[in-house]
Amino acid sequence: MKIEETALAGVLLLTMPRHVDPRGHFSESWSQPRLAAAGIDIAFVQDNESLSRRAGTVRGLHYQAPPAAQAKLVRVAAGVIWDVAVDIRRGSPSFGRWVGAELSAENGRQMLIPEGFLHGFVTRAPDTLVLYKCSRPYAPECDRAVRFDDPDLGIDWGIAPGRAILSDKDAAAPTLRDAGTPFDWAG
Ligand SMILES: Cc1cn([C@H]2C[C@H](O)[C@@H](COP(=O)(O)OP(=O)(O)O[C@H]3O[C@H](C)C(=O)[C@H](O)[C@H]3O)O2)c(=O)[nH]c1=O
Repeated sequence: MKIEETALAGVLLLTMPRHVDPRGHFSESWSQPRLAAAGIDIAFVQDNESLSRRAGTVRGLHYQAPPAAQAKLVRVAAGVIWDVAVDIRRGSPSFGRWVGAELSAENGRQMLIPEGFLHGFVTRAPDTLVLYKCSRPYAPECDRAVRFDDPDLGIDWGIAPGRAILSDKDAAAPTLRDAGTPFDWAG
């Protein structure tokens, strides 16, 4: 397993070994013992999948507030995304900073996003299927959103903001400045 650090401590890019043969490939897309052996010991409890029909679909920026805060492990089963995580832990040296990476069915890269971070992605291909593990179950009462084009965050999505395909919820999301954050940096 390849582990790449990012500019945000705790946000990692993981690539699992692929066994390629003339039929295609096989990969253990997730192994709790393999991750634990690498010091990544997160008990995931829920698998999510989202299918986005059109390129340019933006889902996010989302998080669940405590006591339902989620760590996530994101991968792409079909298509391509630009995956983004934003540190929103009050007092963190990287508060308000973001990292992005291209995850695709082709490159097999996964992004590990700890609690205390916003998560969002934009699809770069039609019919993109995103699969991700969550460390706590869905809690609608704790579900929060921050606008993807928040000027204070300055995220480069690679698309013109006006061309993003958004849910009504995401189109109406507040800025981080207006929404605030429930997370404090643990140091
Ligand atoms: C997240 C979630 C949603 N739902 C239901 C609620 C709605 O009826 C429907 C669509 O939900 P939503 O529009 O919030 O889905 P996305 O916009 O893809 O949200 C996700 O996108 C970003 C990228 C994330 O990281 C979050 O996991 C998640 O917020 O699924 C559930 O039943 N369980 C769930 O865990």
